[in-house]
Amino acid sequence: MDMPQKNTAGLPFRKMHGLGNDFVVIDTRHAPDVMSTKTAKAIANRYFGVGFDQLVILRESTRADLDVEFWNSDGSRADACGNASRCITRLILEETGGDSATFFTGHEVLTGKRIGDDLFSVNMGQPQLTWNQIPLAHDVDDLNALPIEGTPGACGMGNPHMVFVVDDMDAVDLRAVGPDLEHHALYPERTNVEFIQIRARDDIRMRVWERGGEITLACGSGACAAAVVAHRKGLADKKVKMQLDGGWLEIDWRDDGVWMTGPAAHVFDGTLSAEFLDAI
Ligand SMILES: N[C@H](CCC[C@H](N)C(=O)O)C(=O)O
Repeated sequence: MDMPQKNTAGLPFRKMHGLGNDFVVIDTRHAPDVMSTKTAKAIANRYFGVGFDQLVILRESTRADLDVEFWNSDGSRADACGNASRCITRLILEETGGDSATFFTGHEVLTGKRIGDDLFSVNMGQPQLTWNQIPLAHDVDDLNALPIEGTPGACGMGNPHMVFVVDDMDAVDLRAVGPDLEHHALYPERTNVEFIQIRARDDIRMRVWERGGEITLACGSGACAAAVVAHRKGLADKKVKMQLDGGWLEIDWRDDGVWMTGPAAHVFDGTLSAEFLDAI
């Protein structure tokens, strides 16, 4: 008879954040790989677990410095996370002492660099701008004017986004509108939802409702998608500064991809106890 394995060692993790978008990072090169939807949800619980906006699993890679996996707090998976990508860049550069870091997100290999003490840039790759890559449920006339009240734009950054341009951010009740938009029928895999207010061609305010979570202080992939949509709508330059609830990012859509620059920080190192893991 198979006896359940008792976890005696506990599971080390590192807490990090980028603009207050917070992450639990588990390095499976040095810890057992116990991840499942159930485990992710238990660790996500801010009262009984640790709490995170995304869980980041690091693995040995054959194509980059690391393979990474992102999990949302509802236990679903995401193929991109911009703020965590800067944190991963930081971890890799601290480990290798090199100038640039590469990691495979399940979607593509991304490259990151250190720009200042706590400041990192990641090339998030080219946006997905066809309906089936985002993905949408069917083709639409114009990706920048979806047939949804408020005519949002659609863009993929490895994960799906729906971007509304509004005149007054304070008039948006994100908590009221977020869940229905996340589950809109046009997005078969659900979507992250961003609202932006254009203050100048290079200055944008943004708030986000994240797929599989809720309102977060910042969303790096969302900021990239929002900058792309704003530019394609003819409202903004290719290089913009974005103010999110948690702080500022710079987004620069260049020939080789959408570069996102902003801070990445360590918070603390901890261990999930064997008792906690066994109780999941
Ligand atoms: N916080 C992340 C986005 C997580 C995306 C996730 N909510 C999804 O696509 O399901 C970021 O900085 O890009």
